[in-house]
Amino acid sequence: MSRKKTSKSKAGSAPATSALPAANGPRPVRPGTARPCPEAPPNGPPQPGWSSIGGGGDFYDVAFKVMLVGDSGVGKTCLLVRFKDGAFLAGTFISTVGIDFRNKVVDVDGMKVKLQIWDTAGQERFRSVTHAYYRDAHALLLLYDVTNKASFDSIQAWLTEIQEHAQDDVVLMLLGNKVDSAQERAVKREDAEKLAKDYGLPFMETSAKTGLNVDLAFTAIAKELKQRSTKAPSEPRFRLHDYIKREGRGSSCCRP
Ligand SMILES: Nc1nc2c(ncn2[C@@H]2O[C@H](COP(=O)(O)OP(=O)(O)OP(=O)(O)O)[C@@H](O)[C@H]2O)c(=O)[nH]1
Ligand SMILES: [Mg+2]
Repeated sequence: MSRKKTSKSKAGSAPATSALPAANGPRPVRPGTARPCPEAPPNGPPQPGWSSIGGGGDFYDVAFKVMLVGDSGVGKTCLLVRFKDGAFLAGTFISTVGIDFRNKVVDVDGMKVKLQIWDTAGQERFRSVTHAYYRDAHALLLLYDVTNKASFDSIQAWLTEIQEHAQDDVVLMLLGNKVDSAQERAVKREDAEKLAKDYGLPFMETSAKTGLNVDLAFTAIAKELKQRSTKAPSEPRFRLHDYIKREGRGSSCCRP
């Protein structure tokens, strides 16, 4: 397989032809046919003025687009910074404006998988901007904040939005972030497990502050996408739910 070099340019999204089923009921994560990103993702119109912090010069075999979504303040940017740089952005909360991305290449069973991770703004006023970016996403990490009940209550609305705007074979994972703040917990893990089970979503609790399950979430996504794209018959089928259940710390996942 040829090796490609990561692009430093910022990209937008291309319209896709399919969307998730319109049904509002439980939606299983379907085994599908994820398509790797082309060398230069065919993203839509560039957004002048928005900072791009993507980049990296690592070689890769296959690339995928991953999006972080969820209410403002749940920790999407912090989760990405934790995964990319191993650091935590403590202190003043600076809400993301528009959309931005970072690249990270992870090794999955000897294959270099580039994740182009798009960090969306959770604020309602940017929703129309971020909608367009769903369409060529291969995976979505849907976050809520375990210390903020409202952010959990929004999950149903986010799922509806995903059904409307994302591809029907998108890989979806539910993450309850800020699990380090045990004293302030407002969402029981069991409630999130039930929601995840109802929708057939893999689920974990994470902490961008401590790093709990952060690498695991992205690695699991990379493994799932790589498996879908290569479909090597000799390889045992990768099972996302089983993987995070086995590897997760203080976490669980749910099957329908
Ligand atoms: N205790 C704790 N605080 C966190 C964690 N993740 C994020 N935070 C804090 O939560 C606040 C919001 O984090 P962001 O990552 O900026 O939130 P966001 O989801 O990107 O918000 P928008 O950009 O507005 O959509 C910041 O003050 C972070 O320091 C975590 O895992 N634990
Ligand atoms: Mg942000």
